[in-house]
Amino acid sequence: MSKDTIFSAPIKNLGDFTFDENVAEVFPDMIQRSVPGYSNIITAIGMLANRFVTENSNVYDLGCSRGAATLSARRNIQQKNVKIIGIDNSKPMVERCRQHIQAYQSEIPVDIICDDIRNVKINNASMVILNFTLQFLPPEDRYTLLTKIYQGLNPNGLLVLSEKFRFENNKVNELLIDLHHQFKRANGYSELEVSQKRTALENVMRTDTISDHKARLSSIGFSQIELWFQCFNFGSMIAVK
Ligand SMILES: Nc1ncnc2c1ncn2[C@@H]1O[C@H](C[S@+](CC[C@H]([NH3+])C(=O)[O-])CC(=O)[O-])[C@@H](O)[C@H]1O
Ligand SMILES: O=C(O)C(=O)Cc1ccccc1
Repeated sequence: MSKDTIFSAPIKNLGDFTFDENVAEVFPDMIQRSVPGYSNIITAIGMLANRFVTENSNVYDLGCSRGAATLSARRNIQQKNVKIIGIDNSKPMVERCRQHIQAYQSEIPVDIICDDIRNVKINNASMVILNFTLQFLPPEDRYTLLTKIYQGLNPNGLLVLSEKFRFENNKVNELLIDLHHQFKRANGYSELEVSQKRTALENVMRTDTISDHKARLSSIGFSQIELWFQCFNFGSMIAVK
């Protein structure tokens, strides 16, 4: 697996973080070393897919990157006539995702689409996965996307929403960010890598609080809304239609 060294040397004009060729190449290593609980969440997505996916329905993985959540869901679905649709607007991610998925045998078809998740129709869904993707949408587009998801879900359909969070209380916010940085240092990132990536993410990742998320999901109409996992400023929620 290629190692993430993207921010290891000093960068003069640090631009905004994008999911380009370099990021796509090192992505599995980057996400594993950067997101506390990532593999646990991927495992749980499989467990939830096993329980919530119904026969003759669709599963959507929005912002699928290299397909980790799609594969976990697919391995665990036992229902007949299910289709998984993965969507990502990064071409380098989509290319690697298609290759990766091809390498595994399964009866369940997977369609990987290169497009913006704001353009794609959602219908007959028993499960929708937003695993660390909503945080990259402009904040003003989040309500519309979640409403579209709600409308495309079947009754009792499940949304899994994993995100980096912001916290209202400044002291708590700083503590959890600091613990996250300590986690990254423990995973081999240098102080420079941590700080350059933080700067690169500043404009592209505008985080919401857990209560922002809960209030928005509730106002859209989701009924059972719960945070099922949290580690520092990262976590994952479930919401049922
Ligand atoms: N508007 C958009 N339309 C489509 N894709 C988008 C958009 N904005 C961002 N993306 C895509 O969302 C993904 C976010 S990564 C998801 C990890 C994955 N879910 C995983 O379970 O491994 C999370 C992270 O890097 O922290 C990237 O592949 C972007 O190209
Ligand atoms: O690395 C970080 O600081 C993060 O917030 C997580 C992350 C992981 C992969 C791409 C972008 C952000």
